[in-house]
Amino acid sequence: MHTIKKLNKISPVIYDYLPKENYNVSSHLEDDSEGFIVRSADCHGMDFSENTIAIARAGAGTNNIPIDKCTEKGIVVFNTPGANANGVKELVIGAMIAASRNLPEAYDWAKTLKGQDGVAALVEKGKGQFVGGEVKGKTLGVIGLGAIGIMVANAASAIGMNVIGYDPFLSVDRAWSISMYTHKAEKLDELLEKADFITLHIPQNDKTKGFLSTPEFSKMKDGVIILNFARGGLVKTTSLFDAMDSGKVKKYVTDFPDDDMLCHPNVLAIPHLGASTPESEENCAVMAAKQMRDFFETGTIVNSVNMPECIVPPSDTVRVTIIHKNLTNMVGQITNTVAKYGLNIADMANKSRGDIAYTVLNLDHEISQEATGEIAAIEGVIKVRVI
Ligand SMILES: NC(=O)c1ccc[n+]([C@@H]2O[C@H](COP(=O)([O-])OP(=O)(O)OC[C@H]3O[C@@H](n4cnc5c(N)ncnc54)[C@H](O)[C@@H]3O)[C@@H](O)[C@H]2O)c1
Ligand SMILES: O=C(O)[C@H](O)COP(=O)(O)O
Repeated sequence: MHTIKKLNKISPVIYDYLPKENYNVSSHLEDDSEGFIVRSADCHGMDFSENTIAIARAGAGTNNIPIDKCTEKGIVVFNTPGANANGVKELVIGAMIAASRNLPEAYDWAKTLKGQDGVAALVEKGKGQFVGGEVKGKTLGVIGLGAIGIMVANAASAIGMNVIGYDPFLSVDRAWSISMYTHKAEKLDELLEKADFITLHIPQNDKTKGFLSTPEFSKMKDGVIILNFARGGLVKTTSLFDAMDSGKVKKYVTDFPDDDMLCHPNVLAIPHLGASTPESEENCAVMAAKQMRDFFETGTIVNSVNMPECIVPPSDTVRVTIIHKNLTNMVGQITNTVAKYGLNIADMANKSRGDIAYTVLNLDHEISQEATGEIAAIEGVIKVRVI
């Protein structure tokens, strides 16, 4: 029986993919579970036990998971790329229009008319204060052309916006999906200087923290509207406040408000709802559960953020999976050890990613604990598992 601890509320659809006969999936398990399924719960303080082999992030961002620590311990971290992208895209487009048309302020004002005489007439008299521009013909700058950024760019083109995208790491696969109407900026400055709206769709990591700060704000058009449905730390708060107070930034729409922002009149605060739709939650849960099950049962790794991709078909033979450092002669030492115990390798795979590598051996016969212990003792071997 495999144990998988849920660290957040996850769509119950996971039970369809992790059947109860083989998987104990619950939020009440101990922290030495073999797997964890998580959304945004902060895992940085967790000390993972030797038993833990995988963490699945049912979502895109993995900045809540200590990736380096997991890699050192041979724990495979998965995410679910693209599974919630449509949910975010729809909210970004909706929020952009809501901000441009002053809808939040207008909603609040309309409620103040409750109980007054002649509401219809008061509405007509007061509506002028909320006039806001249409987005058609305006320029949207999309920073990060990944699963979400591309969908936002394409949807914005479809409603008549000019779109400028910036992503120096754009993958070839992704590039195929970008509408021909998206102009690709070679430099961030070009986007900052031309955009009426700027939307962020990049991960938060050591390189992107404070991605928008004073130098970037200073290059933007006066009255720009910024949308942040990526992560709060991408925008330097003190610089943002200066830019809002000077009128440079007309509105900041964020899915990641902090205490200071809640009372600022230019901030439209949303409580991290980008992926909170039944559809996105289900898509993420299904993908996370399938990836976890595949890894538990066959050793296949897809959509990992810290380990190489390795797709191995199910097999009737004994399978040994080894996560190890990507060093010279690791495979030689492993196969020599297997040969020393008189075992024949029927098939094998070896994949690497940066400093880390993954070897999968199909053996003709059972492997003893002594033999796996000897493989585990090879310098550079991190985790050995027999399936
Ligand atoms: N609000 C929400 O509920 C919600 C939901 C999903 C994702 N997110 C956030 O949005 C982020 C993006 O999600 P995604 O699914 O599009 O991820 P993704 O991995 O598909 O796309 C990220 C893109 O950012 C690009 N990028 C990385 N560094 C960059 C840089 N310095 N400059 C420009 N581009 C850069 C990458 O090349 C990639 O194309 C996630 O990391 C997560 O933090 C938020
Ligand atoms: O990175 C993500 O996928 C989003 O921020 C969604 O987070 P959530 O699963 O906690 O809603």
